[in-house]
Amino acid sequence: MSRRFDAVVVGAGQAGPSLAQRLSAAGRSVALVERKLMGGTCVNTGCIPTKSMVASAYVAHMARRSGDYGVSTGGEVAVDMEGVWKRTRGISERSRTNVESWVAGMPNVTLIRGHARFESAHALRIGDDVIEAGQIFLNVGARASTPAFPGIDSVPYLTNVGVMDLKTLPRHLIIVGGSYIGLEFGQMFRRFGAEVTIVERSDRLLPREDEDVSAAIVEILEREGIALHLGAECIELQGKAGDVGVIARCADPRMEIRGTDLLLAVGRRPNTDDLGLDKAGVETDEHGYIVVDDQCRASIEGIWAMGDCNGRGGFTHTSYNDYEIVAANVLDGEPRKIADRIPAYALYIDPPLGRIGLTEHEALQRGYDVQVGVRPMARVGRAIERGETQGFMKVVVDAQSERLLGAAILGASGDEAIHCLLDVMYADAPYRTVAHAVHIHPTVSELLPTTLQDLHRVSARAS
Ligand SMILES: Cc1cc2nc3c(=O)[nH]c(=O)nc-3n(C[C@H](O)[C@H](O)[C@H](O)COP(=O)(O)OP(=O)(O)OC[C@H]3O[C@@H](n4cnc5c(N)ncnc54)[C@H](O)[C@@H]3O)c2cc1C
Ligand SMILES: NC(=O)c1ccc[n+]([C@@H]2O[C@H](COP(=O)([O-])OP(=O)(O)OC[C@H]3O[C@@H](n4cnc5c(N)ncnc54)[C@H](O)[C@@H]3O)[C@@H](O)[C@H]2O)c1
Repeated sequence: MSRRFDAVVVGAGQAGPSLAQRLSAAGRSVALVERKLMGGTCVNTGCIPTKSMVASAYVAHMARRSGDYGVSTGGEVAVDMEGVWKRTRGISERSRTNVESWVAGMPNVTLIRGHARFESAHALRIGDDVIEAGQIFLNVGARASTPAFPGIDSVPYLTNVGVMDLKTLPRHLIIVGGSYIGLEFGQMFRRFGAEVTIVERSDRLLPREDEDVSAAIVEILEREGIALHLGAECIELQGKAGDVGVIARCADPRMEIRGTDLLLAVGRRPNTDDLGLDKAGVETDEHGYIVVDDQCRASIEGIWAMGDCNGRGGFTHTSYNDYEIVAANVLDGEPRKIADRIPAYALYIDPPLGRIGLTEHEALQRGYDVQVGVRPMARVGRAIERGETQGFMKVVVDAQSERLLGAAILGASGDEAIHCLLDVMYADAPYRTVAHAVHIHPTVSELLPTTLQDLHRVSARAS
């Protein structure tokens, strides 16, 4: 039997439910289709549970450092992994329940549980049901990529989903991939008490960041006893449960690491291979991302793609912003677009890395007349008082337009402090607006004006 709606939203991640609400408030009948957990990745297996685990790891770390602050915890610090798991699941489940009751309360919205697949450009099948609509909004997200490493079929491994379900501590966790997921889980499991080895293909961690940022992160992680193996190409997996091996055959010298557990953190792939996109004629790129224009419209009239599945973001805030862009265009006649978004993200190791705009390297490559200001966190009063002086802040300015091009704050509260620079970029104001601002003492942000008052020119050769 076929049912007709004004609009169908596939996926209840970061964009879908908000869009369903806006469409419903505009009086449209909406079907929201979700095959698994309401709230999608961020709520269930992404940001919310990882940042909850990061919080537990931080407490363990600070408890071990308590003596530095003149505080005694009266003995050895022990981490109860089941306790960590319970706290994390509780936070994540409350968040999911909130999404569920929010959606249940939306007038004109029918929640359909199941996997949606296109039958044609305006019809989707969910089990025995077919639903049709003139407007279809895809918010299907992505999942961990598991490349065809030799041995992958016989060696047990974890992805972001399984690793956050562990209720006992791995003795030695090997992580393949030294980017967001690898580094966040790597540091947290080290702080929980596991031996941790990170194996990364590139010759440095976070290869998209400036070299000074990568180098400072290496220092932070190695200081905590995390083993790093970079330049690890041609990965092969060996072993069985409790005894796993990762071999990098083309590395020089050849690497072989043995551990008890294995986490693959080598990127994500969009959930577009099982959507029947060919039946709708929707174009995807070579990685499976749905090709969209600057307003999230797919190649077929009446179909939009938002969030991780369109390859234009990869973060919770970019998925939510895609929803805002679509709602503005479809419902408000406001031509908002992805190109107006300034790249911004944080890496939640401790201390965190807050990042906006261009790196120094990117700015030079694009031919800007680049000025840079750098200040080590060891010269930031608030960081000294907190006893958290690792890292640095760095601003990148265009000397000609006097606009901020980007910034990195690797240091205490870097994920928060970066926003005073981000908002100046959105305001398109000269960097001197911040350089002359009076910030509150004692804060990490207080040193941003000082850093902007001490710029020096850099050339491509020096980068
Ligand atoms: C470990 C980890 C940590 C992260 N930490 C952060 C962070 O700190 N900050 C940050 O900004 N981002 C973080 N991210 C990324 C962030 O989680 C994602 O970018 C975000 O959740 C993507 O949201 P989305 O709306 O695009 O898709 P999702 O949230 O993945 O939602 C897609 C939904 O669609 C459903 N679905 C898929 N196919 C179908 C179908 N055919 N039929 C019906 N339903 C379907 C899925 O079940 C899912 O519920 C993290 C990711 C991971 C894995
Ligand atoms: N704090 C955050 O905002 C946050 C946290 C976690 C995840 N995320 C999102 O999830 C996405 C996925 O994260 P991720 O860390 O899995 O992926 P990623 O794409 O950011 O990085 C993958 C890493 O694995 C390495 N790699 C790839 N293939 C390899 C191979 N064959 N052998 C060895 N190393 C290899 C890459 O060089 C890279 O460093 C991120 O891009 C981001 O969008 C965000």
